[in-house]
Amino acid sequence: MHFSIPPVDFSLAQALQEKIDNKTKPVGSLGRLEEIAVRIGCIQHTLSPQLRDPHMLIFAGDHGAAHAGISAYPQDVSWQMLENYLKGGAAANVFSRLNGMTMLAIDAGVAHDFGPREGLIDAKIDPAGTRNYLEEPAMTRAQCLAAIAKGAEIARAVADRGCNIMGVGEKGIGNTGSASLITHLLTGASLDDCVGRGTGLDDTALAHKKALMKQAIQRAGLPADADVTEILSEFGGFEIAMMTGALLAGAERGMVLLADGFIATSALLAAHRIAPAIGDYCIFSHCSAEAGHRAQIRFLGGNPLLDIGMRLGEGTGAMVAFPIVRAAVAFLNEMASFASAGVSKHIR
Ligand SMILES: O=C(O)c1ccc[n+]([C@@H]2O[C@H](COP(=O)([O-])O)[C@@H](O)[C@H]2O)c1
Ligand SMILES: Cc1cc2nc[nH]c2cc1C
Repeated sequence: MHFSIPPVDFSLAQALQEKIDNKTKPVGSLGRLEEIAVRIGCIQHTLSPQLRDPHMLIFAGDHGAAHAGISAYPQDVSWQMLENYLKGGAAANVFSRLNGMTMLAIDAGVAHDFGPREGLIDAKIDPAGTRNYLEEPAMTRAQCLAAIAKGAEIARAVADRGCNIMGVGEKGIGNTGSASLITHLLTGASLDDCVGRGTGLDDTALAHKKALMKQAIQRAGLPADADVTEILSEFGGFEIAMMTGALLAGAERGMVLLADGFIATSALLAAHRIAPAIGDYCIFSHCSAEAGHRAQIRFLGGNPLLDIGMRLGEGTGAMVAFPIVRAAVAFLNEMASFASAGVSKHIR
């Protein structure tokens, strides 16, 4: 596993800000749109960046631990929701259609036989989903590496089509548990702060989930310096490992990356541990209502665009924030300057 991700060269930032300050508007008045425009200009190393063929990659996987009562919903919802995607009826379908993003649905290891299906990418690492990390590692190291490689392969294929802005999202009953364990180990935040209500656990069920997560950490007994593949193998979902590979390959290809919710950001944490420069390529779309997302974003030094109580997953936060990103690039390219419009620049 090797990814070569150079830090973004921010040497154009000043020239981009000068271009922005010459637009027909008071200095600074487009707020964070200006910051996004500068970042994207630097990622693409141009004063006139373009967003081409935006993609959302939605990875789905099942979790052996789901049967232990860590989710408000039964595991079957994972495959049933994939069927819903294939019919175009999920929130992710609606928002990706609305905003002109291509959505790919990828089966990373859902415990269901879909057969060959148009519109579904079969990338199953294990047809039964992961093992129960309360009792044994969720996957083997070989499976973890295969999942990372598969996610990277899919993102590279998307880049080859000309896409230069991509988000990853997910679907998998129980996957907030995995994301909590990964977040705890990669950020050092307390387990208590990383475990949340997911799909909507009540107080009693949340207390039970926290006890189980503690048990999982004790069972694995990872050393303090455990590497990221060990952590993902112990606790990961296949969809989390695949998102990790997709994000790494996306940054390697110089894509703008849209970070989504709690589970997708756990994959970003893993990618960041492998290649810290990936953070330069990211735009943090939203802060999920899931406990622990804020700590993840703080650890990564992000500043989410939206904080509107969403906690659905499926890439929906990134999809809802995408028009803001598009607006940033559009104003940079299309707004008149003071000189071209003949508007007085200086305050009297
Ligand atoms: O993206 C988020 O921040 C988010 C927060 C809570 C839940 N989810 C979604 O809900 C599922 C996981 O929740 P749970 O309770 O089953 O662990 C999974 O399919 C995620 O897409 C997603
Ligand atoms: C219905 C449903 C849809 C979802 N989408 C992502 N996670 C989900 C969880 C549930 C329960």
